Parts: sequence; structure tokens; C-alpha cells
Amino acid sequence: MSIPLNQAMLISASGWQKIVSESCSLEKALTFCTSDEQPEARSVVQSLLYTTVRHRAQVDYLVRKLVKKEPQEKVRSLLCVALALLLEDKEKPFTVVNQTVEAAKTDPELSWSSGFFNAVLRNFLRNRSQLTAAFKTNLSTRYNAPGWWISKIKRSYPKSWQSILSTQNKRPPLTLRINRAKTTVDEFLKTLTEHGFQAKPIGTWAVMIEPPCPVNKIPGFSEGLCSVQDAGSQLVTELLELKDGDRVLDACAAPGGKTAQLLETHRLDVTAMEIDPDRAVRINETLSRLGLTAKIVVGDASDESVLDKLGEFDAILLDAPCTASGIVRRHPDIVWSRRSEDIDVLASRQAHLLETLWKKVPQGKQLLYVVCSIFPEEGPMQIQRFLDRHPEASLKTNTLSSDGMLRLVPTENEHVQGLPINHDGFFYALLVKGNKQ
Ligand SMILES: C[S@@+](CC[C@H](N)C(=O)[O-])C[C@H]1O[C@@H](n2cnc3c(N)ncnc32)[C@H](O)[C@@H]1O
Repeated sequence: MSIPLNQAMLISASGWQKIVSESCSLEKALTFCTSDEQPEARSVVQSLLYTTVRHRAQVDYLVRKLVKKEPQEKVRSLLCVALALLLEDKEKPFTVVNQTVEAAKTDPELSWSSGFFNAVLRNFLRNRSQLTAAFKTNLSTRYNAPGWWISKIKRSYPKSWQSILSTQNKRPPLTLRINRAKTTVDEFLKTLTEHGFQAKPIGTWAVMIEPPCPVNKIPGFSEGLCSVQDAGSQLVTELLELKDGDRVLDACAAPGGKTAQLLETHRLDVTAMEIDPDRAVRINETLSRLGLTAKIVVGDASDESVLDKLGEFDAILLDAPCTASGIVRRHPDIVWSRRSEDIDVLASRQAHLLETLWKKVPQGKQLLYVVCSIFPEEGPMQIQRFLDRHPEASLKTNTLSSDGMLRLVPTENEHVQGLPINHDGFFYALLVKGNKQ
């Protein structure tokens, strides 16, 4: 390990404090408490913070049970990180206890409490089975999500809500998109095997590496032979019907994963639009590594006057801003940072984007609507309302979806013909103007 565990725990505790008391995102907390110059230390802290957020409801429950008086914020944070590490079971329990005590001793504001950590953590270890058995009696501690989130998934998916919630609380696989412009899946798998990696195909261009590893260790990554992308997110080019020479608008493009995928698939003239200038920079970074180019425009895709300056397009991709309820495996803090009111707010932004972009779709051409959400308001309900308002619009069916709407819920092993095996939650709808089927 690049830094001693006790130091990593102390740093993670400061990040955890930001997440809990300032509702800071995991990504921001990580930037706040670690530096770019120490990538290895950052990756240890990142792993500790992810572990703690994946056990958030459980560690909150344990603190309530094990500590009579609400501890000070800083004490509480280190305790949460330590309890999450014990629940994760990757380190020896007494290593975790000792390292927590060491961490407290090295911090002047915590040194008085080293005995407290020792006592609380040992108490947890003595009563572990009884305390953790209680997790199962409450849905929030069972699935590590707030009550409203669980009720929402339960109402939306009455048959599969449990499997969705438990998949959401697991670590995601490392999935790559193979760059078909430069190699093939078979060729790439061969290279991986030769370098001692375990990998398997899980979608047409999707390969999963087990166990996950830093991307700079993957052979061919820096040469652009592959990119990191969930298998569920890779279906854009299977759905949108494109040919070389087409002009495509990728309306909500940053960080450019799908822009790159479009350009790897065909010789296209792509305009990648993004409202956030900082995020737009990332499109360029994504494309440069792969040796690809697109016209990058910083602007609001729901502003007709901005769109009018861009000319005509043969196809439009709208990968709309959403609650991201489908990608909780990769961003476990989402369940805690989202509020139920966000769903309607985002659904109306999506509807506005759809309305404006639809005007730019020529007769007989397509718009592919995508969200990485599994909430019906952002998916099927959104599209049904759109179709009700637009008699000239229809859904295009395809081999992956018999009604033109593809609803992917997060799964680890579902094997439906044509779809990836292990993927996050996504929703796709392929809309066509004027061509009723
Ligand atoms: C789901 S992400 C897109 C992911 C991207 N397509 C990819 O595959 O890498 C949505 C993006 O849309 C941007 N966005 C939100 N509202 C927008 C708007 N009105 N116009 C353009 N971009 C917008 C967000 O800043 C965010 O970067």
C-alpha cells in the first residue's frame, strides 16, 4: 500500500465529513482530501470512501447502537470509516482496530479519543453477528439506501426491486469498449490473456476485466485500443442507424464517451455539444487519446437559436441529464445526494431538450433518446408523453427492442439475447419523424 492504512483512514474521515455534513459528492470530497500528485494514495482513499458510502445506512445504525452520546463530527467520521472497513471484511479485524487507534493518536484533535475507538470497535467485534443480523430487519440497512429511494424502486419494479437494489449496492465490473476502428474483440482478448489478464466478452464490443485494475495497466489503453464504458451504455451504435458521411449531433456530449463511440463506428461528421464549459474540455481529452475529432460546441441544446446556427443533421443523439439512478454501482453516493423532487425537475429538463431537438430532426430521420436512469418518469413515461404530443413521431423497433423502447435495469447475470450480460441501468428510445411503422 502506498500510504499506511491509518493515514488513509484519517484522510478518508475528512472526506467523509464533507460528504455527510456538506452534502458534497464523493468525487468532490476526494478532490478535496487528496492530491493529483499522489495517485496511489488517492486510489486507497477513494476505495475507503466508496466502501463507507456503500455501508452508509449500516454504519449510521451501528454508531447509534454502539455510542450512547452522539460523537463529535470528526470522531464520528473516523468511526464510520473504520466500521465500514470492518463490515467489508477485507482487512483483518484487529488490524482495523489498531490502525484506527493509531490514526486517532496521530491527530491532535482526536488523540484524546484513541481509547474510545478501541472500546467501540472491540465492542462491535464482540457483538458483530447480532448487530449485523439486525440489518436484515430494515430495508434501509439491508440495501444501504434511504427509504424514499427503496420505495421508489419497489413501486417502479414490483417484481425485481430486490435484485435491482442489491445489484446497485455492489462494486461495478471494469468494462471496456473495444475500439472497432483499431482492433477486434478476439484480438484484444488474446492480447489481454497474453499479458495475464482474466477477461471475457459481455456485449458486442464490451469486455469485462476481472479483477478490475487501473486503466494504465491495460495493454493498448494509451494507444486507444479500448475505453472504459459500461456495457449498457454501449448500445447507441447498435440502435441508431448511421452510415459513413452522416452529420450527427451529440447534444449532451461530455465527457465524450458516446461521441467517441460514434466516431469509432463510422466516418461521421459529429458535432458534440455541451452546456458546461469545464465538462466540454473533457470531450477533447477523450477524443485526443483515441485520435478522433469532432466539432465541440459549448452551448445549451435546449436553445433553438443556438441549434439553428449548427446547420442540418442526419441524426441526433440526446443522452440527457438525469437522476443517474441506473448507475448507482459506479456512483453509490447518488442514492444519498438525490432528493425525490429531483425526478420531476430533471424530467421537465429532458422534455424541454426533447422538444427543442425534435424540431431539428428532418423528415424520415432519427433521434435516439438515452438516460442512465431507471425511473419511469425519465424513461417510458417521458417518451409516452412525447408521443402523445407528437403524432408525427413514432418509435422504431429493432432486434433489441420490440416496442422501440429499451429498458435496462442493473443486472449482473441476466442473459437476454443480444443484450450485454452485466450492465448498469439505461433507457433508450429511438424516435423517427414522419415514418409511421
Ligand atoms: C449523461 S451526461 C452525457 C454523457 C455523455 N453522452 C457520454 O457518453 O460521455 C449529460 C451531459 O449533458 C450536459 N447537459 C445538461 N444540460 C444540457 C443542455 N441543456 N445542453 C447541452 N448539454 C447539457 C451535462 O452537463 C452532462 O455533461
